[in-house]
Amino acid sequence: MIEANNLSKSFGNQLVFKDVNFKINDGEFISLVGPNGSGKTTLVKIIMGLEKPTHGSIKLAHQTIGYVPQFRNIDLDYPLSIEQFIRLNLKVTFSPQKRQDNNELIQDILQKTGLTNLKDRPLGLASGGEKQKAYLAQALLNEPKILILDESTASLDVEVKMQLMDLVQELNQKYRLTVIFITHDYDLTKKYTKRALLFKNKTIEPLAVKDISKDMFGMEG
Ligand SMILES: Nc1ncnc2c1ncn2[C@@H]1O[C@H](COP(=O)(O)OP(=O)(O)OP(=O)(O)O)[C@@H](O)[C@H]1O
Repeated sequence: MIEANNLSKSFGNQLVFKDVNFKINDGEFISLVGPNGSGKTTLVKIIMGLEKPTHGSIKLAHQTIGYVPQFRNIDLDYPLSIEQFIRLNLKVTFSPQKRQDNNELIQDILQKTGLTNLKDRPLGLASGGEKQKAYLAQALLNEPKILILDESTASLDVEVKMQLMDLVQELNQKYRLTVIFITHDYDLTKKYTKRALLFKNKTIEPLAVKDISKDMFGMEG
């Protein structure tokens, strides 16, 4: 479980959020919604230990976190295949047993993410959805308990977005992976998550997704 107690964060004299309290349960699929600049990425950085709270605390058991970034374009002549790209997150080892274990882990993750038949494709020539699956596969390599999707579907077309989200939903359900989905997408929030943390007016409010409306995704004004 992730638990925020009276959590506040400022950068200099700019307050991002103040006195926030919420819980995220193990195995939950939760979205973080709110306007640009409302603090979603900042909260995720605090959860990942990359930023410190200004006041209050965030509690979480010691567990591995996987992070899937927003789609980035990759040059056509990027030199690595999909499998080689995923392997970048592996520790280099010269132990035959560990190499064998790593190979099994990679094959398992390729299979879970539907990339087995595409593993030798140069990443630069992969489609947007395939690239995003490769990022997901790389994030799964350390067998995380928490997966953070940082607007990972933003520049994909609708059908490909759904495929990626279906895959994440399957991982969430089969392996009880906690999924934290930062998004500006109303439809995906409604379809895939049951609860949201709404970032608004320098606070963060837990909400049932049925109470979410489109205007909550708007620009900070
Ligand atoms: N390292 C930093 N130093 C100073 N200000 C920062 C820093 N990181 C974030 N901020 C500011 O904190 C506020 C919250 O930013 P954050 O990136 O968390 O918002 P967000 O909700 O993720 O936005 P978006 O939806 O646009 O990605 C913004 O005003 C941003 O400029």
